[in-house]
Amino acid sequence: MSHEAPVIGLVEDDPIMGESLAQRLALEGMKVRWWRTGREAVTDIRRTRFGAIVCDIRLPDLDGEAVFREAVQLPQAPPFLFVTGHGDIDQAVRLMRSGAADYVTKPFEMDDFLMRLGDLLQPASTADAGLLGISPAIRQVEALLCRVARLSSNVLVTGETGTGKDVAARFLHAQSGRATSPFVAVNCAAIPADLMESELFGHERGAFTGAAQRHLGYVERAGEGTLFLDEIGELRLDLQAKLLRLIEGRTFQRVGGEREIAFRGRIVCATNADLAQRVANGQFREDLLYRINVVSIRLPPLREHPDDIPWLMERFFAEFGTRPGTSLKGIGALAEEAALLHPWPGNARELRNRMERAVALALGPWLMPGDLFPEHAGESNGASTRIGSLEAARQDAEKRHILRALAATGGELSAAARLLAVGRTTLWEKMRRLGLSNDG
Ligand SMILES: Nc1ncnc2c1ncn2[C@@H]1O[C@H](COP(=O)(O)OP(=O)(O)OP(=O)(O)O)[C@@H](O)[C@H]1O
Repeated sequence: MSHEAPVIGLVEDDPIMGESLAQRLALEGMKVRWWRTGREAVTDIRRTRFGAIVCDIRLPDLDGEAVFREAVQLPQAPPFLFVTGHGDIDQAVRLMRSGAADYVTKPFEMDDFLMRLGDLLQPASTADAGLLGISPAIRQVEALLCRVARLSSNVLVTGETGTGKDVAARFLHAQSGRATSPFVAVNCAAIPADLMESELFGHERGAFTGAAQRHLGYVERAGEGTLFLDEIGELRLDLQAKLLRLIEGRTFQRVGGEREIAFRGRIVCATNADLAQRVANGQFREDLLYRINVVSIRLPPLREHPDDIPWLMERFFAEFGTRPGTSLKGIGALAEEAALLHPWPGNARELRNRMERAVALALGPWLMPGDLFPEHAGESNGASTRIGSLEAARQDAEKRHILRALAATGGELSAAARLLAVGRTTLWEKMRRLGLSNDG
């Protein structure tokens, strides 16, 4: 990690407020880039890497929300700390639901502000926690991934299609000591069988007709990083034998080469197939299964953790809802309800695809059930046939809102309680009652 002072972007049109924040941040040893307008900020955020952005909501041109929505589209979007007036709290809460890191309300204590900003500048390992979801089931998966990340053991990620196995493997890599080395993903089902060996292990010049140059395979390109073998169940039996040798001997040969080359990377495999069944059918080597399956992590299907549906919707809305030409304000409550009733056979991928299409085609200001499920448009709403009690609906809504607050505060109970405007004990009690605490 770099030890240079972090660069903080400050979006503030008030000269007095801007001057005092800029001076104080500089005194604390940070570099500050100060913009008076949203447009200047957006242009600069695209060009430079910032440790965090401190952003006023009311600006003379674009408002802070527009700046944020532009920034979250960048591959390494900086965390946003919003500075709001009392009248903007609803908007600040909505922004946090869309992934903003924190907000302070004017007038604020400078020490409190600096503490919150300091939290955002922590190394990625802690700041990234909570990336996969907010439900207890996914937090458990995440905790396991974080624990395993520190080891070198081979990991097998299992789960139905679209559950996020690739996302989980990247998360594991990012949390590991290998994060600065490559993450090399190979889809074993997508590469033609006759090319697979040379794609995996590389080849020497002249190894076969057409091999005009030496070619480095995925295994070699992974270096000391992570080699992610997706859909491992599709690997041909002869290549399974070669992979076994790679794992056991930690060496490999390029096709047509004589030299043994050392392998220092880590192997993570993924499958949505039942590998034990494939072993029984003679399609998968049992010894290889034992080797790749030292630690096995199952990603649950989305229907088993519906608490993540609204969270994922917000995430995808932040990704797609801000493209030029869309004037959507947000996700309507009915769309959220309809999504909660859908079984999601394609899991997070289906949700992402539906959100992308819905955002592109929606006509109104709020995303509606018909935008998400056009195939059901005109049918009577499934929700009306399954009406639960008012109390159950209230509890559901309360539970989802608490989970969002906890996600927004990285699981920090006191901060979540502040956000929800209840006492810490009240929040704790509610979490126990709603089955959200581990010891409840
Ligand atoms: N936790 C998540 N947060 C955000 N996006 C997610 C999450 N999980 C999955 N996705 C998105 O859903 C899509 C499918 O995810 P991914 O490719 O990781 O699934 P998979 O289980 O590897 O699928 P397959 O079995 O088909 O290979 C991707 O576009 C991914 O970005």
